[in-house]
Amino acid sequence: MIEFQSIWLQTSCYRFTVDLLNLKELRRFGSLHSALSSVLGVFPVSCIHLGAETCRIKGCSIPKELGFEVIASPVEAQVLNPYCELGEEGLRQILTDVIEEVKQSLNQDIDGAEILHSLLNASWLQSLLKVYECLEKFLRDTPAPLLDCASGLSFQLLIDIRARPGCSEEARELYRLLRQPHLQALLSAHDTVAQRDFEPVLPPMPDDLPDDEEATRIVCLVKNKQPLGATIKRNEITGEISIARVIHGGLADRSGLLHAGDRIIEVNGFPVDGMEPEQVIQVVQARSQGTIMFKVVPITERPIHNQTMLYVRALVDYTPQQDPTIPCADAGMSFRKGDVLEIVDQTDALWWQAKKLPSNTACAGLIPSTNLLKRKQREFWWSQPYQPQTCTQTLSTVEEEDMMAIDEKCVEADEEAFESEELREEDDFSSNSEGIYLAGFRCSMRLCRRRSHSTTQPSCQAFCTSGCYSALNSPYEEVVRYQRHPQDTHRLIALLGPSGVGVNELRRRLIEMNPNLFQGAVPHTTRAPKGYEESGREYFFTSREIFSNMVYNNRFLQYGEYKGNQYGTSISSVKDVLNSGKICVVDIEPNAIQAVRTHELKAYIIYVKPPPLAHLLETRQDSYITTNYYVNRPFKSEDFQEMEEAARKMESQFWQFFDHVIVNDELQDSCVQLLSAVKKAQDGPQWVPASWIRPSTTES
Ligand SMILES: Nc1ncnc2c1ncn2[C@@H]1O[C@H](COP(=O)(O)OP(=O)(O)OP(=O)(O)O)[C@@H](O)[C@H]1O
Repeated sequence: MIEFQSIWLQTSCYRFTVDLLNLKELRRFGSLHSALSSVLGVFPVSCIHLGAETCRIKGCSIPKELGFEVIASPVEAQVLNPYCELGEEGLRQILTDVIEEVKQSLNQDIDGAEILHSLLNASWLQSLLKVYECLEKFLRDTPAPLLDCASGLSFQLLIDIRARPGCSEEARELYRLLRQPHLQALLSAHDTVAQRDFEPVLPPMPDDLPDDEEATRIVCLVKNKQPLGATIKRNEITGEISIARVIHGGLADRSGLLHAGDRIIEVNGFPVDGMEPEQVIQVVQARSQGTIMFKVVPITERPIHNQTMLYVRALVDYTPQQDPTIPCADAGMSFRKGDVLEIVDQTDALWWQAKKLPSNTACAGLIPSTNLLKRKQREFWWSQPYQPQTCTQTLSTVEEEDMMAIDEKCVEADEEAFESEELREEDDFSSNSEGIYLAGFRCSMRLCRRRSHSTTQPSCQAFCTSGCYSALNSPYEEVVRYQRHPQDTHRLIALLGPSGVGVNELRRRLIEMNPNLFQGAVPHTTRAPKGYEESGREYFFTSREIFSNMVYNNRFLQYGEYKGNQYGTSISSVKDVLNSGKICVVDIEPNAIQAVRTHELKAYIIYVKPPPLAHLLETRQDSYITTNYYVNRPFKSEDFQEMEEAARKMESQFWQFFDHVIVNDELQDSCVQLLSAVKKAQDGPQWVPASWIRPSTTES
């Protein structure tokens, strides 16, 4: 189907609009601007605007092959106001032109182009320009109000219409319109402007002010549904009430009249000295509408804080309503693991102010500072029953024990059929599909882990040290916005999910889709090569000594033992793929998360989540699972339950590290989602740990 679009051409004194046929065709000729300029070169085209109107240009024959044509021929060149070259919509047209230009820069990796584009595209900016243009127009026309009490007139009209029996449909519609609160508010605003009634009416100054009275300030805030956005505290010795903090972007903050440290003397005429803070709040809340009047003694020296913008990823969950220590639960902000927070105020050592991104609210919320959260975690940790006191226990080992438990159950269930369907040695980890060597398949440790990651394995400790990222260490991770430069190596794509969910299937399909772009990492093994295998293609065949040495030197992302042989994915084989210009796709176990989240690999972690049980039963009817002992046996309902249980555990411990989540329901859909996630990972801007971009900062 042909899409119709139109274009305005803005010259210094004429404006044309051209209907385009199939805009995509036109794009072949580069930018819209240059294509049209070349066609309509006779006119100095200064501005092009995509709009919805039709247009006609006479006598301009545009070659058909350009993909667009002029619909009709009568001349409709409109002479614009010579005093205002840009026309009434001039600014908006310039903006549209600039947006179009900036859009071209989006793919050219120009720093800040994306931010600029979203800023220029913001609907508020468009509205603001409309307002500006209206104001400009009226400034020239200098309009004067016809009457200064439009509200009164409207009110009178309402009464009259109501009083008339059997009035017309038009009158009833007018009645409905005039009763709209927005229209009434508009008329009221009109009257305020017409009457030039701009100043707030302040209460008169008392005559009998003593000479030594402290300088006070009367602050009137108009109350709406928003909270005041300030917390108060009481000095236990003097009984004085003062403002403890002003919430960034809240009502008090936006007024610019109340500040932390200001002493409150009166609220709505009530002296508050000696009151409990709760009583003061009651006085404030007693008046649900209208103005609240504060009499305050302003703080003499307001501390100057140079706030630096800080963005963090939350590595823990927080709910203010469950925190008895928060100064004001209503001012608190809850967050979940993985949320990105913009810290807007760190002046208080214990309570920061933050916004959750993406944020459409101006008002920040209170969150515990890093130090406070660590303290809370320590207290919580000490209050728990005894556990071995290494942080490796908190995540890595516990997680592995859980996984072990799942597998033990699996073995019990399968024991009967064990002999007949035993997993053969040949069914190990690599595969060759239509000449494409998918190195790394089944080498993902997903089989190995069941046997090899026992707690007795000595070298496992090496992993735990690098993987010691317990939330106890750092509840927040500083992040920065990062966009990969086209010349940089690709980000590693790491897939992760509970056993059987389809991680390998998705990885295999992705690589097969475009083996010139996607590749797995060639694993190392200590087993002997088979006749057809080549070192460096299916595996790097290596001796036990070298393998142990690599383990000792932390050279593996993950490794394990299977049928007496060692298998491992080395960091260098991942880097080899990345350095060759391809996108390396690996599947990992949770204990390798920290090993891939590095400045060098910049892993983008995609979590493959099982769909609900009913969908699993439906979609996996013809699928087969490979367990420790069986190759390709049909799924049983226990497999699905174990998968769900494993998924729950994985999510509760590692959700904060997932950059993207794919629910593997329909395989085809999941593949499409995976492809677009990978594209986003390589080309789109993302929040990444600050330590990746500023390697001097210690990685947490
Ligand atoms: N969305 C899906 N719909 C139907 N079958 C699927 C889907 N995703 C995967 N499968 C099938 O499920 C089976 C298990 O998938 P796969 O081997 O990829 O799991 P895995 O997550 O790698 O688990 P493990 O590491 O334990 O092998 C395979 O037969 C695969 O074809």
